[in-house]
Amino acid sequence: MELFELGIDHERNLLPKDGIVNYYGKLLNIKQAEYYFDKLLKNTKWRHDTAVIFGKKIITKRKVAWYGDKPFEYTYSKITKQAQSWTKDLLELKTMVESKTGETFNSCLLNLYHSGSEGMSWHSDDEKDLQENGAIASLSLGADRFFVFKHKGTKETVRLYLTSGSLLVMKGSTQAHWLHQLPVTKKVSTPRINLTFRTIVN
Ligand SMILES: O=C(O)CCC(=O)C(=O)O
Ligand SMILES: [Fe+2]
Repeated sequence: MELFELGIDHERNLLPKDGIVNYYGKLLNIKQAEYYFDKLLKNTKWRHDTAVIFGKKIITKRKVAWYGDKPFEYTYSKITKQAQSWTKDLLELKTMVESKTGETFNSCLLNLYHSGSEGMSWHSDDEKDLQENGAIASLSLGADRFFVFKHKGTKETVRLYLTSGSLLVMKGSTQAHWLHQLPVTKKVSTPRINLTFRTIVN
């Protein structure tokens, strides 16, 4: 564990109200994070993400992949995707995330941001296929990036810095009351992979 990680209290709620966000700091050390980053970059079936916005189908620069216990169908941004079965690397990471958080997950969405010019705009992970108020665990690998929450009512924001190997958990009523985004930035030119472990209920 690195010195600056010693002060991290993963039981502290980073949101002032209406949800729970816990930051665990580094789940993986730098060597492990590099190892899994390289393996996932190479071995994942990456596809450009598609979304329907104002009735138009758009293709994002960001790439995604979807894995799970079963070939779950999962709909978000009005497009239905089918989960692929777990790889050895993903199962190892899932086990580490589960034992750290005490939660269980049956699926994982992976996002690949090739550089800081790619991000994800304001949204909540509140699709009907997801367990309501279920925990979502977010593991980051590669470039360090800011991550921001915005309250749907008051518009107050909470900004975090997600470093390589770090683990963040969103739970309780977070998705009902808060949006989140990964802002684009000119300061980052290297890639980042994010894994969000989730529970699908169909
Ligand atoms: O890349 C991230 O840190 C967040 C990704 C995200 O919010 C999502 O996949 O729903
Ligand atoms: Fe999200």
